[in-house]
Formats: sequence, C-alpha cells, structure tokens
Amino acid sequence: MMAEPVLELKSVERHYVQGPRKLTILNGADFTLQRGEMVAMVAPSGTGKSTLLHTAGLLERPDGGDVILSGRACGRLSDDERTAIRRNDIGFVYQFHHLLPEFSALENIMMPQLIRGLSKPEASKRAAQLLDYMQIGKRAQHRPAELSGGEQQRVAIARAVANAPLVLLADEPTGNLDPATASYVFDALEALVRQSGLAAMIATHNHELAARMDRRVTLAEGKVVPL
Ligand SMILES: Nc1ncnc2c1ncn2[C@@H]1O[C@H](COP(=O)(O)OP(=O)(O)OP(=O)(O)O)[C@@H](O)[C@H]1O
Repeated sequence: MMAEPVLELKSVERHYVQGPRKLTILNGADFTLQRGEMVAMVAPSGTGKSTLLHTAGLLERPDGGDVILSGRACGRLSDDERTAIRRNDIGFVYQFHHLLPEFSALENIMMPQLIRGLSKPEASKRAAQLLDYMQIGKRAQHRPAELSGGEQQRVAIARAVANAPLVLLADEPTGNLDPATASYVFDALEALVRQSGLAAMIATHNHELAARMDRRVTLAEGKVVPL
C-alpha cells in the first residue's frame, strides 16, 4: 500500500505555565501516522502522552507547530472549526468509557451520528452493525451500568468510530481492564482498524498489546521517538 499520511504533527510545542515556572511538555514533536497503521505510544506517566493525544485530536491547540489531518492544517484553527473537524474525522477512546449512563449502548453509538445530522434509522442501523462487529449485539438495549467493563469499552470504541473517522486516538483504552479482558477488547479494536483502514495511535502501558501494533513510539524530551 502506498504511504498516505492521515495525521501529521509538525514541530508541535506545548507548554504549561505553573506559577513562575514554564513546563515544556512537547518541544518540537514530529510524528506521522499513515492510513491503515496502528502505532503504540508507550511512555512513562507524566511525560505528555495525553497532551500529545489531545493536541493530535484537536482538543488542545498547540503553542507552536501544527497538526495536519489528511493534508489540511488544523491545529491552529478556531475552537469552533476544530470541534467541527473533530466530530467527523477523529474518534477518541479514553481509559474510562465516558458513555452516557441514561442511554442504552445502541443510543450511545447513535448519538455522534445524530449530532452529525444522520437520520435516526440510519444511525440506528450503523450502531447495530458496530455492536455486532464488536460481538455485543445482544447488549444493544443495556445501559452502561448493565455492561461489564470490557463490554463498556467495546461500546466506547464503537461510538468513537460511529462517524467513520480518519483517525482513532486512544488513551489507555484497556488500562482499567484485567489482562484477559484487555486482550479481548484489543482484538476487537484491532479487527476494526484493520478492516476499515482507519489509522490509530494508542497510548498503552501494556507491552504485550504494544508488541502487536505496527510500530512503537515514546516521548523523550518533548519529542516523539521510535521505541
Ligand atoms: N492543564 C495543565 N496545567 C499544568 N500542567 C499540566 C496540565 N496538564 C498536564 N500538565 C502536566 O504536563 C505533564 C504531562 O501531562 P500528561 O497528562 O500529558 O501526561 P501523561 O504522559 O499522559 O501521563 P499519564 O500516563 O499519567 O496519564 C504532567 O507533568 C502534568 O502535570
């Protein structure tokens, strides 16, 4: 397959000011994610993985440099413009599922599609397909509290890809799960990425899962480097 960059970080800077001190978290970070690629981000706590994912996912604006999505410079756009792009082109999965507790699994996956403007029948059909794909079709009407941890994370992954984003970003998506469940959830995530040609960057402390991805990177002195 020809290399086709879907996400590029170019000389990204991110600083936090804490009282008199300026903390530099990203210091000219460069990174390219190709279509169809799964990359593990493995780095010690506090080195800036979440900052990197939030910047790549247009949740935070870089203090310098830019984030390019499918050739379009997006990092420095206004909050409204970044939100619009994020809704369609970026899927996010967190360590904690963040599903809406009062809605069923199916409705949680319909939600981003309805916000995007799809009709209820269209959104429901795709949500049901994604639940089947994640092998939890029978749990469609369950609320998050009625699902196991592994099932909740599979719903969260299905929700993240509901709008067929370009990029999936995940911040310790299996961090709350026991090793067997983590492996099972990762199987579903991997199958989804492989089948759809999505690109994914996944922060994890789990070396076994990292070993299953195409490449591994870490953060060193504010830069993304191969591991
Ligand atoms: N809003 C903020 N204001 C000030 N400092 C911050 C802010 N957000 C993060 N930091 C600091 O930036 C550093 C990187 O934080 P980040 O959350 O990106 O780390 P991480 O590698 O994801 O850690 P973990 O694996 O523990 O989640 C930390 O030292 C943190 O204290």
